[in-house]
Parts: sequence; C-alpha cells; structure tokens
Amino acid sequence: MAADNPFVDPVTSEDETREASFTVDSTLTVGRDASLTLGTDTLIVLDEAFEEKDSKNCCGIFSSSKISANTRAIPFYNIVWAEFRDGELVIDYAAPKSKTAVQAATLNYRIENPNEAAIEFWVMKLVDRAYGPSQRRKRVKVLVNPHAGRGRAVKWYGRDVEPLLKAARCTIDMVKTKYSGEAIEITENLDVDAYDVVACCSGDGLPYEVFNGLGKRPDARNALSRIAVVHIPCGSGNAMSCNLNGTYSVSLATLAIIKGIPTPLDLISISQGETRFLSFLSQSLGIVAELDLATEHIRWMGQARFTYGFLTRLIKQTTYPCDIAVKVAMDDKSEIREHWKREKVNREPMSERRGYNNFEDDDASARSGNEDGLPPLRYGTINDKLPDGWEMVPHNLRSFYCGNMAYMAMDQDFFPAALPNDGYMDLVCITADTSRLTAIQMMLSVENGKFFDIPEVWYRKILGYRVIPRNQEDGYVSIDGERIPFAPFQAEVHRGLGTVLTKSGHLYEARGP
Ligand SMILES: Nc1ncnc2c1ncn2[C@@H]1O[C@H](COP(=O)(O)OP(=O)(O)OP(=O)(O)O)[C@@H](O)[C@H]1O
Repeated sequence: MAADNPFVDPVTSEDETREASFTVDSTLTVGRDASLTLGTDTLIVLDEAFEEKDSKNCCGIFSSSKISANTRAIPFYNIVWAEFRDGELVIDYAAPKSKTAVQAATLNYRIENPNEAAIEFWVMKLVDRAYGPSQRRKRVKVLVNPHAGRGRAVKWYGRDVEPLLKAARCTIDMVKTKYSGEAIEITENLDVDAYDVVACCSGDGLPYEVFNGLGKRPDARNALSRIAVVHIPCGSGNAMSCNLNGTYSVSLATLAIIKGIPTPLDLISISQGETRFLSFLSQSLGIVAELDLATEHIRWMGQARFTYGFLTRLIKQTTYPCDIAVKVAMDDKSEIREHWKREKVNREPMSERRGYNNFEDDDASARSGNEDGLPPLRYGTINDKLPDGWEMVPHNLRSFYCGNMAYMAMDQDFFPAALPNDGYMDLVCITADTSRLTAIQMMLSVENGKFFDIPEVWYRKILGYRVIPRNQEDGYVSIDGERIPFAPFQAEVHRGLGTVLTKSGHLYEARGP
C-alpha cells in the first residue's frame, strides 16, 4: 500500500517491524556534553559548547533556532542530509541567514566507541523525518539563464543553489544556456532515465521552453511524467516559484525543491496556424497581455509599470473585440469554491491525477492514438471546424486571461481557485461594460485576496476555448509571458500531463478562493 501512496513514507512503514525489535532512543548522546533528540518537528541539539561559541559570537547562523544558551532546534524541513562515517556523525542543514534566505551549514560530532548499528538506525530515522515522502538525493539537471533578470542568475546559482544541492547529496549537472531556445533542444534530447528533475535558474521563460522541449519528444508523455520541472527564481517574472515553492527567495526555493513532492501538473495545448505547443502558466489577450509584453520601455518603473500601464489603458477605455467559444465546466463561483475545498483534502494517488479516466465528454480520442507522444487533441486544432456544442460569441473585452496556476506574480493571486491537476483551466474575463472604478477595485483586490468575490469578476473553470481577434491590425497575445502572433488560436487542457514538485504534493502555495 505504502508504495502506491505518495503521502505515506514507505521507509517508515516498512521499518516499523525493524524498529520494534530495535529499541532505539530518540536521543543520541554524541559526547560528554552533547546530545541530539528527534522531537516532533525538529532536531533538538543540546551542546554545552554553544554557550562558549555564543560568547565568542561565532554561532550567528544558529541563533534564530536558539531555545536556551546550550540548546538549538533545527526543523526537520531544514535538514537536508545526515550520515555516520568513520566515527563521525555529519548533519547538513539549511541554516537561516535572514528572514528570506538560508545557507548550507554542517554539524559534526566525532563519537568515541560508537554503537554503530544504533547510530545508523538513529540517522536513518532522522533522514526519514527530514524527507518524508520526498525523494532523497535527486538527480538534477540545472539550466541557468545567464541573462535572466538583471544577469545575476550565475552568481546566485553559485552562492545559494549549488551549496544546498551539494549538502543534500543531489547529483548535479549544470549547463548555462547560450541562446534563446537552447533549453528546448537540451530537454528534447535529455536522457530522462538519468535525471529526476530539471531545475531552471531563470524567469518563467526557461520552464516554458523545458515543457515544450519534453513535449516535442516521441516519448513526450513518458518524459513529462518522469521529469519534474522546477523553478529557482532568478528572472524578472517568477510566477512558477511563487506557486510551487511559495517564495521568491533563491535559497528557500532550492530548499523547497530538495524537499519537494512530485505533483502532476495540467498542461495546455495551444494550436495556432499549423503549430501546436504547450503552455503551463497562462494565456492572455487584451490589457494583461499588453502589460506583460508592451511595457518593456518603462521597465525602470519596476512593479509600478503594471499599475501605470493598467491605468493609462483604463483612462483610454481600451477594449479588444474578439470572437470566443468556450467549453465551460463550471461557471458558478460557489460551485468552484466547493470544488477547490474538496480538492484541498483529496489524497488520491498520483496515478489517478493524470488523464481523464472518467471523461464523460464527447470524445474518446483523448485515450486513443499514439500512446507515447503528446495526447491527441479532443477538440481538434484551430483549423478544424468548431467542436460540437461550442458557440462563437462576439465579445468586446478589456481582458481575456486564462490561468493554470494561481499567482501570476508575487501577491498577484489572479486565479485563486486554480489547482495543479484538477484538469481545468481558470478563465477570467473583464468585459467592456465594467466601469473604470470597478476595474481599479479589481486591480487592487488582486493583492488583498478579494478579487474572486467581486461580482463583476467573471470566473469560470473550463476545458478549452477558441479566440479570434477582430478589427485590430495588430496586438498582443501572451502565452506564459512570451509573445505569439496576434492571430486566432485554440487551447485545451490535458489533466496531469506534466510534473512539478510542490510542498504539499497536491496544491499551489496560494490561499484558495
Ligand atoms: N544565453 C541566452 N541568451 C539570450 N537569451 C536567452 C539565453 N538563455 C535563455 N534565453 C532566453 O531568455 C528568455 C527569458 O528568460 P527568463 O524567463 O529566464 O528570464 P526573465 O528575466 O524573466 O526574462 P523576461 O523578463 O525577458 O521574460 C527566454 O525566452 C530564453 O529563451
């Protein structure tokens, strides 16, 4: 049973019998004046030497975990490795450096006349508690975009990422990308049996390339389910880390990845012209796409450029005419909220979170065709006739915004009901008849978490859509923050096609609706 359930620590379950016949104290004495105790959530370190070190002020990184002059508590979450070798006990952990950063640190104790079996068993229990259901010693392909953000990704990798991965005994294979699109080539040809994780030290642009590289392979489905794509926030747009790691901190994101639990991720096929590619984060047209893509010239304003861009478009009452057909799954906010609450406590195994096992819709093609490549399109491409039951409706929108994750940036929880693998995209449309005042309220409400409840926010869970822009020579369509041609496109979601690592194993780090 334990092997089927990612939320049960298999090592713990299997070892219950071993433990029963092996009376091991939770406290390990590691010297005359020191002991280590496995507490509920922390390792409690009692060491007379702390007092002395404190008086010499040489134990700064440990001070935030101080319980008393000679006792410290290290959360199991922060412990990344422990081993007993050649008479020495070594515990590697992420020590708090500031409120928003951790750094690799080590505790060493040489033990005279050790009871090796007892110590090894104690170490095993410590590592079990430190990792829970998360895989240890992950094999990580790291891709660093040297141009991401303000060009500091390489420096941050060396300072914050690599030391923690090494402390966790991960296998590391790092490559700096040399040109745009190289991450697609690398992952299209990656030996997926040799790695567990592809980690992008970048903005959201590199994960977008990685999903698409894996998606181009003849064994796309296998590759996308085996390899967890993760993000270490080094760019200017870092929504992925916000959703999965709950942080913009490079070192805290690295720790979240070391401890992350494989989680299936819905991916979206976009069909435009003759091409098909994948989106993992969002698709937008109208005001949000322009803010994403057309405010580069005022980048010096920082986050304020979005507010400025939004207000100038609002004053001009800019609208975006288009024809839209949507395959709606839920359009009632209370139903959507109940759905999210149900999913929050859903502990279905991973295998049940991929594909549409009980798809009651019109088409069985989703499970037919090539078993290995990308799943067939249930709703066809943009060039096919409109699927049965879909209806093109003319709209005059201010914004068409479709999300697969909750946060679109730090504190920008646009899609609070989004879930990693419920098999739906979340769609927010803002219509032209929304007053300027309401539009401003909406903008402000995104930060204070009240966006979902504003009556004028038109929020739906959907399976697919087609958009055809009208009466505009040119404009902006943004897919995961990347610009694509201003031309008709169609989207449909594939349940749990991709894989990421999350802290919970099934939710984003957002509050929910
Ligand atoms: N060596 C390179 N030279 C130029 N472009 C690169 C290189 N490596 C990656 N890229 C491209 O940089 C783009 C943006 O990358 P990323 O999202 O990592 O950073 P970012 O700072 O958030 O960027 P942006 O704000 O421009 O989206 C990606 O499309 C990627 O293909």
